[in-house]
Amino acid sequence: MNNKNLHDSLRSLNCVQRDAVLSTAKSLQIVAGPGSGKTKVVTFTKKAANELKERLKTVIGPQMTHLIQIGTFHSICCSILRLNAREIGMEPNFKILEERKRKEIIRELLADEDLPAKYADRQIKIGTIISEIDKARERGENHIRFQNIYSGAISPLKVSVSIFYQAYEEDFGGLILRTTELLSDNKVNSVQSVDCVLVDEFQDTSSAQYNLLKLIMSQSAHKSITVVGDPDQSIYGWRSAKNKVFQEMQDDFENTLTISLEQNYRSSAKLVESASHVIMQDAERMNKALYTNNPVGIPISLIKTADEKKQAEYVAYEISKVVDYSKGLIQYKDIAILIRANFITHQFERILRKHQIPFNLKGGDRFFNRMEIKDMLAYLRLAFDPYDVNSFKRIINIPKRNIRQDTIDMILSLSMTHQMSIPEAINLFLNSQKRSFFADRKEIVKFLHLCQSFQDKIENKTEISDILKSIYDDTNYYTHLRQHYYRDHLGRLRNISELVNMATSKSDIFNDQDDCNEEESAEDLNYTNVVPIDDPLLKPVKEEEIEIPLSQAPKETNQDVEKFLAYCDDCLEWPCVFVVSCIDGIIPASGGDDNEEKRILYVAMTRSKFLLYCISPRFVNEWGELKSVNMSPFLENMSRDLYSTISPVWNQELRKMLANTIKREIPIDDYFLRDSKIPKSTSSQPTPKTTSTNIPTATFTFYQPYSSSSSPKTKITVVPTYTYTSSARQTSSSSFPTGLKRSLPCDEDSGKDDWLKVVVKEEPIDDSFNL
Ligand SMILES: Nc1ncnc2c1ncn2[C@@H]1O[C@H](COP(=O)(O)OP(=O)(O)OP(=O)(O)O)[C@@H](O)[C@H]1O
Repeated sequence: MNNKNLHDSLRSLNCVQRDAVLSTAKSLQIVAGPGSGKTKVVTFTKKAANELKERLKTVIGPQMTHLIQIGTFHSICCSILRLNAREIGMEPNFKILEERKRKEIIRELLADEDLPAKYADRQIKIGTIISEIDKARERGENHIRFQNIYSGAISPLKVSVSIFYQAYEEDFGGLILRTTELLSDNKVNSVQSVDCVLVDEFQDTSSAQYNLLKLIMSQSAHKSITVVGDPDQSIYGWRSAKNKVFQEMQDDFENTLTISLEQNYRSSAKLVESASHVIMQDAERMNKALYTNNPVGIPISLIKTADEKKQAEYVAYEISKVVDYSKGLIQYKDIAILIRANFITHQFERILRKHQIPFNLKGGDRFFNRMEIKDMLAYLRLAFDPYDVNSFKRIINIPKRNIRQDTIDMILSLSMTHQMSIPEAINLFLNSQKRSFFADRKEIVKFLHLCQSFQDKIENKTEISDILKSIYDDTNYYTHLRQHYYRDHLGRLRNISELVNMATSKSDIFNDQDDCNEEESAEDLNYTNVVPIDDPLLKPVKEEEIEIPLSQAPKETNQDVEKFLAYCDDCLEWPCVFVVSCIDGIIPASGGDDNEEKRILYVAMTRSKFLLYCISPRFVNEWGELKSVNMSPFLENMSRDLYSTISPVWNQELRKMLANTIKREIPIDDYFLRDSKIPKSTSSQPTPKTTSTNIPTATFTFYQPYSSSSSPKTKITVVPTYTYTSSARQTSSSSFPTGLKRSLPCDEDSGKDDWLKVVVKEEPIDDSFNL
């Protein structure tokens, strides 16, 4: 970075940010609240490092420069290990196991008779073992430590896991531990030359990663460490990240200097205050302030709707209103709907599509593209249409039945040759087999009975929702989910429950499903963002930061997290945010860590720059039954001036404040009539008339260029309730395009000359949406 660039960049920082960037402390913590410029400061440092890299290349050559590393913990560990693999008995070209491969290995281990049978509980699920191993790794426990800790454990699970952990090979999660092992033996000096370490998103550091950092730092006295993060945004508890890591660092590293970035540049003051109301409830919280010099803003909208469908409809209604009334300040791409649980997205997909509101769904598949939904519907389809070959192919081995491919092929071929339904073909196949006990016979017969029982239900006119429930129960689908998708099996379960809800409410499942195949271009930026609230939203680690070749990178590590990251753009702040389903059971999630749940809501709320809606339905559907729910307790007891229970009321004042907060140009107040000067007495249009009560009226053309929903030219009748010579009296209008009632005060100047100047202003109105 040349001096001028450096100077210019430094000038864009505030004093505290500048202190942070220029600090020479050996151990430095930059603790920064949301929207306080943390990314800006880090980017500054990263940019500096990258530019430094470029300059160094010309001075010390590319080879030496190569020693400067920027990457994730995993990618850096991977390169250290590749360089020194043999020191710890690994091959330098070691492979990192994909999720599928990990499962295969555990499956083999489960079948391995050589493992001590008395320990290895063969009933234990593969997903559970993998999850336990991952958790142990995040805590920094290798298999020896794990065994020591749990040697006297009563839990058969822990004992079994320790056996498998020992026998298990390397994978993505093992990289950190293996690197720690390598460095603790002092066999290699790959990190001795490292002078400075910078850690971003420090609150997400797992115990294993923190131990590694300490080890790196202990290797020489001249090293310095800078960490940047926000303990209030620590939401990775499930992988052993702790918000207390900041305190731990202060204890471990002498003279740690802490610089706090407390000024929020993102949001309005009301928004910062209402989010603070939530985070202050976190009992584990490290005390720190957050303030803003941004405009005061408006209260957040705490809206209660009758149910989840109404919630989605309300959001769609408000989105149209915001886009319309902000007069170009807010477009679809500036709006985000933050959704905590995957199964809730469905309502939004449906309703947004119905209202022709474009949207991008981030962080997961569309509802009908989800595996469990496709499985359920394939069973249903096959029951409706026994000739449906594709559905048969999909579910014949889901849940796993070990039916061989050649058997499946044979059934399909019989069905095709004899133009038979699948059940008929199965029957023919069973009868045509000479050997009465071929390997998969029992399973095929069971499958046939299942299909027939679902078909019978259809013939008996059983409700679709009940058939779906039978499919779920009779196929033992829960066990299948738990076994193969342990980490998110509950979420998937809720998706199935949502499917049952839809069937109960008689929505047209199949039509919806067809709709979902419409591909929407992710490149078109002008889309509403539908984003999961969970961790992925907040951590935009980019794919390119992971230096491991993609073919070697685990496909399903951290599942949704990685999936989201692949689609994530850099935008983690929006002028308008809807946090939906703010109900007890979702935020906080049942069984979640209460303090962490508060942080999740806090992070979601602080994504908004200006408009924030926290919406909670009063009733939700579970397995087709209505259940009463409460608003998230975290939103309760908020100071009355911080929230409103109605939608924001639009007027030019609001637009000005919005524009100032999001740093965009204030739109012209188009409600000033184009021909705002109306001749006082003229026979030409508009024509003031005198009514029987002596109130003059005028009719003129009113132009709304920003409006997308109404025709651009609309006739409006203004009935002033004053005579020409008086000023600033209330007027009223009829036939206003949106159908909303408005008051039309007359401009102060109106009576001063021969011209009547009418200013149309929006005033508080009764919201026409029926919540
Ligand atoms: N000194 C500054 N002057 C003006 N704007 C700033 C300054 N620092 C940051 N901003 C702006 O504030 C907004 C938030 O900054 P940034 O994204 O860096 O915050 P953050 O601390 O990373 O937030 P979070 O932790 O919530 O993701 C950005 O739009 C950024 O451009």
